[in-house]
Amino acid sequence: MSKGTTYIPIYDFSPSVNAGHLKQILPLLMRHNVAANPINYAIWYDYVAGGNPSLNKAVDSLLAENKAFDYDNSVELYKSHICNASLESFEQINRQLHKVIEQATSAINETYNKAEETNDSFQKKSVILENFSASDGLKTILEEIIQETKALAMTSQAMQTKLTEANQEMEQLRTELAQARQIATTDGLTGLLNRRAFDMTLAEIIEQSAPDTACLSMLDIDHFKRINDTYGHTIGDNVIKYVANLMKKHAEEHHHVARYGGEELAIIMPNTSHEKAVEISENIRTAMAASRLQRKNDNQSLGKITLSIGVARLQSGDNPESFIVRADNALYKAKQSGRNRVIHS
Ligand SMILES: Nc1nc2c(ncn2[C@@H]2O[C@H](COP(=O)(O)OP(=O)(O)OP(=O)(O)O)[C@@H](O)[C@H]2O)c(=O)[nH]1
Repeated sequence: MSKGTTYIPIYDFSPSVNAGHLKQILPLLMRHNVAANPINYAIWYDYVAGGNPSLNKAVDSLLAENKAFDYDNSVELYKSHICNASLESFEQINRQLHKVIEQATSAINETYNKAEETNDSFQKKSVILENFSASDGLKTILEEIIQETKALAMTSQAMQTKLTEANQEMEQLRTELAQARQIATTDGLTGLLNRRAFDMTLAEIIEQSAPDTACLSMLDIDHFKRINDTYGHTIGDNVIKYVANLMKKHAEEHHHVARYGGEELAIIMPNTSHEKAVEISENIRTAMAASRLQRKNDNQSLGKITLSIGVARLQSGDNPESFIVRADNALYKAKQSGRNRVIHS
């Protein structure tokens, strides 16, 4: 299991509502022959609670197709519609907070500028009044006005200080939000985009790109199971990290390098010709084939480790699924035709 950040869904229904859900869930589990384990319970809990339409749709379509609620299907439902749903609400909260911060910051700046202007104007007026010569009665009145003006100037200055502090707190909040977002979209092992961020980025790029102007490269480490079996999981993890760094090094600044899952990695390449995408993929492949990784503690060589890569270009009418399928098919062909190669479709 990779060590990634997990998101705990929030359940804040009252005990009586929960009891009502329980009464509905158990018969459903029995009717559809679903194992009463915690994952399935969470799925069917959300199903009867009805607040997660995408999950209900996915469950209904499994039922319509008479598909079994086996472990794999359940985990997939849980990952896609429960963990990710809470990530989506996190994203939404994050976006709203950003908006609030932007508005508050601009209000603070505006007030700060006004306070500064007022302060300047008070200072100037104080000087004018101090130098003004007049009769005794008038002088007393003017002195009072001078005192009041000075007091106002001080209040205005104190307000400026408070606004500066508030602005600093806003900046801090903004930084913390950016960090939280970074954690939510980053793969813990490699530091690349995680699967969720990959899905979101790919959908965005497809929407913004014309056919033939973007490419997707899917990459898989060859015989990776053998590496794990021979050298252990920790070395396996280090090999994944090495490949991730290689990809970052060869990809261009505007490309999005992601861990698609396990030992499968990907690069989304907007504004990139097919030739360039193939060239970058070839460079990664040859660099890996030329690398000679060694175990740290005894310098034992891990032997030649190679990569298979499938490249697809964006076509008109593509959606994320069709785009991924084409790149994945090319990757599959690279595996089938001997591995350690780049195949493009
Ligand atoms: N160390 C480590 N291993 C992982 C991770 N994720 C998946 N794996 C392992 O990656 C291996 C993938 O093996 P397979 O899909 O059978 O393929 P392969 O051995 O790479 O062979 P080909 O892809 O056919 O070349 C499995 O043994 C998984 O347990 C991970 O995060 N770390």
